[in-house]
Amino acid sequence: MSVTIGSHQIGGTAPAFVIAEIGLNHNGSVEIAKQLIDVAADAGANAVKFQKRTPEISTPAHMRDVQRETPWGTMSYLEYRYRVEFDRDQYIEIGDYATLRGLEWFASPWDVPSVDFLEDLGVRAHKVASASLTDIELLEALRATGKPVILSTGMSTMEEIDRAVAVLGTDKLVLLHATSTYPMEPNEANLRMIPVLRDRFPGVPVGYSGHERGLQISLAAVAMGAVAVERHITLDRTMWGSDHAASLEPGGLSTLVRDIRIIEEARGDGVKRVFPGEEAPKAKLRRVGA
Ligand SMILES: C=C(OP(=O)(O)O)C(=O)O
Repeated sequence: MSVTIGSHQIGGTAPAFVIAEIGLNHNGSVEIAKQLIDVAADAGANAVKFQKRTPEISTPAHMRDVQRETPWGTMSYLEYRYRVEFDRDQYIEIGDYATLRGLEWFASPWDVPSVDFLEDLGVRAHKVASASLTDIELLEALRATGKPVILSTGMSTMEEIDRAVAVLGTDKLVLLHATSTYPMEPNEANLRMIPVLRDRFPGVPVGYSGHERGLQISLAAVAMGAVAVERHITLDRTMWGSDHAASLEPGGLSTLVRDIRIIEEARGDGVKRVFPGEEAPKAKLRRVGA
């Protein structure tokens, strides 16, 4: 089964859907967001993704007053959350720019008003961050939109995933295996969860959302059949902000997309055949009658 987002199929025999997660790596700047959209388009990614919050709802109570050093001075975590949110006009500007560059764009809403905000902008899909997988009110609001939903499964138990899938339904659902450590070490990748999720939710396309350094683990996920890959992107890994270090820079994203396409071609169809290119070596090397 596959899920359609705009002109893209996710799942079945379609090429892996590559999502460049801008998240908050624009640091509140529309100009940086546009540069990151350029990076995603130039690399051949299929979509860019943002994170949309209503800070007074989505910021956990115990985090709100925590003081934080930021490029804009010392401020509470709540103030920082406001500082990096885009308003409606800014979303229209970056959404239009993504469309102009041939990319799908969508976001992970972190609370119900953010679902309404994104719906009003006419997004074609929604993403659920791993942190929101147990937010049943949010999942119900997303189900009610009737749009495709991409659900990340980091920091979750299988029972929690079962509950989330039951709320969202399976007809327009894409699951992403994820481990929510930043950056993620290889021993926590557990890529064998990709076939496990595929078997547990038959017909639901399963992809991978990565927070590791480098490319190997995301590429291995594609070799294991991931139908979508999401990676954070940044202009520069040393920029200020919590997600930059576990993000790909422009060259890394280009290499990722290039190598994903090579791996997809190399996976083949599993039907044993003698390829035309093998005929000459066969004639030369195989003893007749052996
Ligand atoms: C944090 C997010 O996703 P993930 O859990 O896949 O990293 C997100 O989509 O905002």
